[in-house]
Amino acid sequence: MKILSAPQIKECDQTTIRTGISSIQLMEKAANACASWIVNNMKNIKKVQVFCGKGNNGGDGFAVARLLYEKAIDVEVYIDRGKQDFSEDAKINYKKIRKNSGIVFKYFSKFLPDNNENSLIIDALFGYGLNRNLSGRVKAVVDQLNSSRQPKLAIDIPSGLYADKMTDDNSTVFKADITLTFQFYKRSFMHPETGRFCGTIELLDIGLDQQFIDDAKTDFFVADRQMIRSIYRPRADFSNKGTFGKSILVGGSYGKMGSVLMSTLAALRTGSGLTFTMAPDCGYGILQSQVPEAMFVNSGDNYIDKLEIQEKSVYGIGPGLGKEKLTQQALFDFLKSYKNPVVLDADALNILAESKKQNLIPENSVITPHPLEFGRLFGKTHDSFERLDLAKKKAKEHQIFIVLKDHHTAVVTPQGQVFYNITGNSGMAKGGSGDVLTGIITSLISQKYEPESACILGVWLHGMAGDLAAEQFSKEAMLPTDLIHKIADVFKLLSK
Ligand SMILES: NC(=O)C1=CN([C@@H]2O[C@H](COP(=O)(O)OP(=O)(O)OC[C@H]3O[C@@H](n4cnc5c(N)ncnc54)[C@H](O)[C@@H]3O)[C@@H](O)[C@H]2O)[C@@H](O)CC1
Ligand SMILES: Nc1ncnc2c1ncn2[C@@H]1O[C@H](COP(=O)(O)OP(=O)(O)O)[C@@H](O)[C@H]1O
Ligand SMILES: [K+]
Repeated sequence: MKILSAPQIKECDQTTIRTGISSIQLMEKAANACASWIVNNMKNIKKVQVFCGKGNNGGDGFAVARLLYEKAIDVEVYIDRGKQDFSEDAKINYKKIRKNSGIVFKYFSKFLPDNNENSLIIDALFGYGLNRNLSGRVKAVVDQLNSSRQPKLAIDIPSGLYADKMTDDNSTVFKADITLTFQFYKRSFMHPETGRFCGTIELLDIGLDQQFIDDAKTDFFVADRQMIRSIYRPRADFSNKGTFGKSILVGGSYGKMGSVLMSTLAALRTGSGLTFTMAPDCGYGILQSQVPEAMFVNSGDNYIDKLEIQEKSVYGIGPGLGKEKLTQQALFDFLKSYKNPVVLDADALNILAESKKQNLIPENSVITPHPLEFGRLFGKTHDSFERLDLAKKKAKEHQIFIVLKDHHTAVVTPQGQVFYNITGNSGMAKGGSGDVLTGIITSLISQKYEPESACILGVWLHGMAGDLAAEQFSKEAMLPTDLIHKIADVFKLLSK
């Protein structure tokens, strides 16, 4: 699914209006979608306090207030004091609602929190038209709303958040529990500094012009189910283990055998035909007894000191590798003579960063850094938007795929496209989750998925396995090894 920028969404709205539906009808459709969602999904809500701005987001707010009132919900509407230069459609909806004597109108300054869980605050102050930070009375009321204990819902975008860029440090943003957004995810929903204001995001289809959406040019996408289904290939019946490739997971050192063990298991559970672990001898017993399906290649005593090249294999290197001098040398020697795409993670990336040998990464390879590892490899950045810009630049420069791990992991391609992932949860914030991802992506590439598809599908699978694990065990108690077991259920879902 495409992510459009605020100007593109505006153009899309306008194209939709030109091709049939009037602007006020489109607003009514948007408001109807919000009101229905609230009535159907928040059955405990008896009262709403709707905060309306002067633009079309405010117009949505007036219309939602009217529609909820018609559904027998108590409604209070809050507007700014002083002369209101409402947008045309906001003015129409303001006038409509003003006629309705049952709806209470107040100024922001008169707001008193109910602190009642049956009373919902609705933010319709600003949408994608925000062009400066919140200030003055709007800022004051949003600060007050944020400290209330009532449930909070934002229409389209939490006010104070820009659709496509960072907010300034310390600026005020409405902190929503739920964001009902129209048709498109916005980039700011995907980044940690800004996304944390959105709560749960619900996409509401308001029938914007499909031709415009199809033709729109963008580098940014959300990997949705439709995209994942188009990437996933069911396993062929007429096949044998050779059909599904050979994965070699390289890593482990004394005390860190679990990492490469988990990568190996994840590669197997993702469908790799033949799976090898290259690890030091101290891991031999552990690996052979815990994963009898994998073959073991002895690559050192307590740490890896040599890396054998095997043909027609896909290597996933890094989990638990350590940074011993001889391990470093083994990695350099390997990368100097191996020219096929590899998957590099963890200490493999740290070694390349410390020795400034990023140029050794073969073209078309996949690297899976978390933000710290990315910073070590390519330099520090001020925020995650800047980090993503730098990742686009580096992916192009090195012709590699960068899987920038985060709450919404971004897959960055050498062509500069970005695919944000929306599966996964904070139960995965535990040492070992990344090792599982390395195994999954390595396995998919060995099964002849193109690196781009392997990254997008792999990250989605990994997150989905995390979501199923959280459902069964809770975010607190779930373990990275549970992710590996849940891969089975994710494939069952995919093949339905
Ligand atoms: N026909 C349409 O265009 C539709 C628009 N929709 C809604 O309209 C929204 C966009 O509407 P608008 O483009 O009117 O934008 P907004 O409603 O976000 O408001 C923009 C107005 O607020 C002012 N403004 C921006 N930042 C400010 C700040 N910090 N302090 C004070 N004033 C500020 C701007 O100068 C402008 O006058 C969407 O987010 C969505 O909620 C939906 O109703 C769907 C249809
Ligand atoms: N809060 C979170 N929400 C979603 N996914 C997360 C979260 N925290 C971690 N993850 C995922 O878990 C994995 C952690 O990888 P990493 O930081 O390399 O850990 P390690 O290698 O130590 O297991 C990444 O794929 C990341 O996207
Ligand atoms: K809003």
